[in-house]
Amino acid sequence: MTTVPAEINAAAIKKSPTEKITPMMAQYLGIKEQHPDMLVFYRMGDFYELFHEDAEKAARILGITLTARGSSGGQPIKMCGVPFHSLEGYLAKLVKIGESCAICEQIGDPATSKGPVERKVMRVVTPGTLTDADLLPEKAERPLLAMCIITQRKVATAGLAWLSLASGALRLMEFSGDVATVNTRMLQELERIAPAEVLRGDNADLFEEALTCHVNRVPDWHFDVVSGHKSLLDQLSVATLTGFGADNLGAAFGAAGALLRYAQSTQGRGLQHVRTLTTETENEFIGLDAATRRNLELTETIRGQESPTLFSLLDHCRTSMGSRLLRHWLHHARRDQGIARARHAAIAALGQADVTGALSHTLAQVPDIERITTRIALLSARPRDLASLRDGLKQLPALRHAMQRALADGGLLAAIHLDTATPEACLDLLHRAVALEPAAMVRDGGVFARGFDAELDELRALSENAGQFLVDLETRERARTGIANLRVEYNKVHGFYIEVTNGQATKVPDDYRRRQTLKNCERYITPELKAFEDKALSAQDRALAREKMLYDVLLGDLAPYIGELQTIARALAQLDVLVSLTDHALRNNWCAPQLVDTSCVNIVEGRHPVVENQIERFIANDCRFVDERRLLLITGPNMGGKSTFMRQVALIVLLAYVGSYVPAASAAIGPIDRIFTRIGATDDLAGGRSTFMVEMTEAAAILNGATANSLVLMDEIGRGTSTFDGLALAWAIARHLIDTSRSFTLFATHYFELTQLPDSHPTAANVHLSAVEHKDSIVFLHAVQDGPASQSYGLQVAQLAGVPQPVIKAARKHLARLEAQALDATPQLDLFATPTADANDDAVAAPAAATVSPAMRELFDALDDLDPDALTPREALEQLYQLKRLTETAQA
Ligand SMILES: Nc1ncnc2c1ncn2[C@@H]1O[C@H](COP(=O)(O)OP(=O)(O)OP(=O)(O)O)[C@@H](O)[C@H]1O
Repeated sequence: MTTVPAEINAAAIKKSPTEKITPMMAQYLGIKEQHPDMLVFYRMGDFYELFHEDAEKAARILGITLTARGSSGGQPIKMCGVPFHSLEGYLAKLVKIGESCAICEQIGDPATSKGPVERKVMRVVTPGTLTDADLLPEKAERPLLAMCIITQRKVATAGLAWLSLASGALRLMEFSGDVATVNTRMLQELERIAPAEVLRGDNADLFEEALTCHVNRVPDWHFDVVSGHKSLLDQLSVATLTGFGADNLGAAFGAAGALLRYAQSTQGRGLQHVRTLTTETENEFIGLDAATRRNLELTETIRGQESPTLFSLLDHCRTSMGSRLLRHWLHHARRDQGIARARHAAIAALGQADVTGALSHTLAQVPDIERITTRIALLSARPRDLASLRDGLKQLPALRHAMQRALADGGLLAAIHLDTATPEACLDLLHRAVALEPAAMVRDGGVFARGFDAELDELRALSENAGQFLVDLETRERARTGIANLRVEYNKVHGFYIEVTNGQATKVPDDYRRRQTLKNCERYITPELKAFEDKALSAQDRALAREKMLYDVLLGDLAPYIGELQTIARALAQLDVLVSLTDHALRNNWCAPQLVDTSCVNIVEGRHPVVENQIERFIANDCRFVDERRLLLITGPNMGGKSTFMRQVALIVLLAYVGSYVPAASAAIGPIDRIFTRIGATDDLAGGRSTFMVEMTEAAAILNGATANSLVLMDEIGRGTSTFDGLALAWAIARHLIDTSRSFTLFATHYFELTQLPDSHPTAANVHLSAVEHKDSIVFLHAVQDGPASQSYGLQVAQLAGVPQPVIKAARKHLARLEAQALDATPQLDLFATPTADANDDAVAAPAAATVSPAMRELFDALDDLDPDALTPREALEQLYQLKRLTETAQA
């Protein structure tokens, strides 16, 4: 929180000695000086006003009217404003596009203030430090990340610290290497973490152009390693970080220090809900680079839409906590098979016990306990947060009861069962304190339940009993004065009064004092009514003030339960995801994958999880990789299903490690460290890279990073350049993957020449997607079969796509010509023939470099000389024997 020190006001005034600045403007300028990079919302009565450049910017972004008032330095002061009750909507719009805002409230009492009312910045809203329900997406995190790179003798160490303020999850990571490697890795980690806001040192030499989120520069000394380490110890109230596996970090401490300092300053208070730390290690997760996350459409389609994606398909979660956790799991599959196995076992148990319906039903009544807990910790929880927390906690016994049938000894469900015990003391406090349906805001009153606070009840009784008192008074006064139509009334401006019509004025007693004269009547007050008014009105005010005070105390009293509530929230989120995955597995006939120690991927009757839900009849396909079968060359017509098949294999492998069941009849999967994909061709115009450049950059990352435990998907590599260059590159890349990386690779290609690779490289095999021609058209069978495809059906597919007939005809003619030329130049026979020299000899193994032997030439000449129409049957038979001999010589 920022108060405006008097000296800053004075400084602002001193700045322009010749110019008169109003005291209020001086106050504003002082506040603005402390928040130069933010839009300052300055509270004036029922409005928040913005001035000068802030006003111009906000008016433009929010589409509100820009006005001008008074003058400052001879120029009119530009300003615009928003009503206080609609602030949240405007803030949401601003933070969505990366703006930060400082909300400055009136904290002084206007009645007693000399000069402008005292004001303070009570809240700073930045894209990465949101905790308000209105500003946050329900199903996604918006982390704040700080990065720090320390370079010593050409070795760079990158430290990352990131915090989801809304949940309190704090994570650290550190990695080192040469500068280029560290930068590449950093980009990958940023893709994975997807921060909403990044903090970096003022002078740090970090790439910024690659960041799409809001970047904040803070002084370099905020990243000091020693003080960062101390901040962490203080934050977590521990003497050592050994228990968090964070003993020997350096740069990450620096990042954590800057992160905590910034997060605290935006909240204006300590972060009492940040109580634990996770240190992520380099090899903890199955590596997915940015391209792979996109290509597999995990949480966003390639076109950037929210569905259909793996997440949109699987998210049957009934709580936002569950949805957020599922999203996290999909992006953070662990290499540790034990974790996935525990989830598989939990899904099996939930399915067998047939309890998903009951659990879903109850989970639907659970609110976002995780975020409510955070708001309790930050003292920003609203009354209705507390009421829904109370109602949500009441569901715990029902959830535990339903889980009971699925509990085995130990295991994940048992742990969840243990963690979801009702926090009795906390629930009791909420029950006693919070009204059944409290008002939205504390300032409206009516937040506390009856019986919670005797003084509040008394004050409420005073104002509530007013009605009866007034009825009694009216009866008494009518009797005393004999004025039958006398009325006792109340309005906000004039308070209580007795109204007498003009015709009865003579009957008014002496103790009546005139309060107001209207056209047809007079309004009076009596000493008795005045005394009552003072009591009733002050009782109402005092009741409101008491509720405010009690609310602050209540939030303080709930603080000790934060840890317990966080544990419950985490357990509920896990339960919700597991129920959601079980539900999907049951409804779609998915199976439990086997995670094994031997190096293999053996999927029987696999399906694509998303596509199988979009079409009527999906053809299931097997995929078998073992030590001696590591690269599958996939050929087949366009639209045949190559990409679908490749993606489905990757998704099944990923799902198995996420801990989900998979769309297959069975699946056995060995250790996997990374999944790489090189699919589709997109220009990166913004990044200044052509289609081919993107393709080769992605290929380079794969060739440099893939290991024998990696799964690699290569779709039509090389098609972005000329045929021969493309073919040569595709061929060399495939060979590298077979010989050097030894990864499990699905390699789809339209270069039929590559289908001879298995002849020279036994760990490669051909498979193809089949199709049959029907009249002039083509029917795709979508079945993966052994061996290479016989043809590509490109023209038939073009015809299907509606390319005009004359174009198809012309293409057909041209194709015939090309094929004839190709046969003349490099007989097709040779392309597919077994190489005659050492298979590893590049010159021979490369298809484009094939040569024709003299014996072959003799064979072709003999064939050329033949005129079948001129031969008698006997001569034909002789020629046949002759050709057979020539063939044998050629093969020898
Ligand atoms: N196994 C399958 N069963 C049923 N339909 C399928 C199957 N696989 C793919 N399809 C259907 O075929 C369409 C084309 O599939 P896909 O994009 O995988 O073909 P492709 O061979 O990669 O084509 P291209 O070479 O043109 O990229 C899909 O959109 C889907 O509707």
